[in-house]
Amino acid sequence: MDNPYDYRNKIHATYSYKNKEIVSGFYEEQSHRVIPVERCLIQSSKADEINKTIRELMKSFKLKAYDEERDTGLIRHVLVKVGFATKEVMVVLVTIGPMFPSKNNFIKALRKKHPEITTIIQNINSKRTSMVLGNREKVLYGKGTIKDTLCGYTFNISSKSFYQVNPTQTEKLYGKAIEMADFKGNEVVMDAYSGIGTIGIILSEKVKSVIGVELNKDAVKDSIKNAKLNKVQNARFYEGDAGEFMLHMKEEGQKLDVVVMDPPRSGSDERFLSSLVKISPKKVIYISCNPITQARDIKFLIKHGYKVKEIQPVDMFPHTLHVENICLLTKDD
Ligand SMILES: C[S@@+](CC[C@H](N)C(=O)[O-])C[C@H]1O[C@@H](n2cnc3c(N)ncnc32)[C@H](O)[C@@H]1O
Repeated sequence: MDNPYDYRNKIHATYSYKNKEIVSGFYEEQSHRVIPVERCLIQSSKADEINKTIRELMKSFKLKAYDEERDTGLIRHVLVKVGFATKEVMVVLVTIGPMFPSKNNFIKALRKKHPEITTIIQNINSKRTSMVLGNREKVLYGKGTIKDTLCGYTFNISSKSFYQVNPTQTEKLYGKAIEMADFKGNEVVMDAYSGIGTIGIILSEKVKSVIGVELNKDAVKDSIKNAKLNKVQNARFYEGDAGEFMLHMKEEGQKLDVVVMDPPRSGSDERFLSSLVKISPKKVIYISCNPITQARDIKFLIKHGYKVKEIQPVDMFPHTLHVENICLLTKDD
């Protein structure tokens, strides 16, 4: 990455106390102790400024941060998402319950200090859990989603949907994946683990049709909206487990020419991979943020007749241990 700073567009801060002062930051590794962070150089500076304001406002509105040991307080986490191209900003206030004293005045004061915030959501997470977001949400201001653009297409992003955290490098990642696929125009392509539909929508102009599958229902709704928003008519997105969906496709005798798969860190599973090898697409583009599970899955594909043709790591997470990796696998007739 040319300028490997300020790149993260999704910033999650946990709220707690240190020396009786409200702090926000990250959990210490393998623990729930919060390390206060005022500025993190790899994430959008806008989010650090917003968190500073929220800490100050909490003090003046006498709102408490959550105390995990005593199970008391109000604000557990704040999630900020920034559309780098559109400059739209989403703030998600994660609270322990639905009550939010002085909510309207708090929101007003936050927006006054940060007019760049385009939507504010209250997410309710009452469980004793490491998960940041709970199931219930109330939109307190704006539309409840933000937009961003990637490779000339516009995408709606909701609070719970996955969206790549480094948009600058994502354009390079998708560009390289599309180059590796070397589409001729008549392919039926599967976008497996499709998130909000970014990959499928961006490559749709180069192929006959796209079938996307994604487990998170909010992300699927976003992808359907995103296809419409970009006037893409040859891409369909379905909600479901990718493995089950693939098995179903195999049983129905459906054909696929290319599979682009981008599973979570845990990788894919045998149900998906064994159905894939039976459907037998000529090309598989496997994008992964975890080379360990990717290598495991690639071994399975090699065992079933695929060959690795090209591998290209992408610097998606500078200054961290993580790397994104694209692998092109092909199968001869
Ligand atoms: C690394 S993200 C990739 C999303 C998208 N391709 C992109 O580039 O933004 C992985 C996605 O897989 C979804 N997912 C996780 N488990 C799944 C499953 N079993 N079946 C389908 N989708 C799943 C997640 O919700 C997430 O949206």
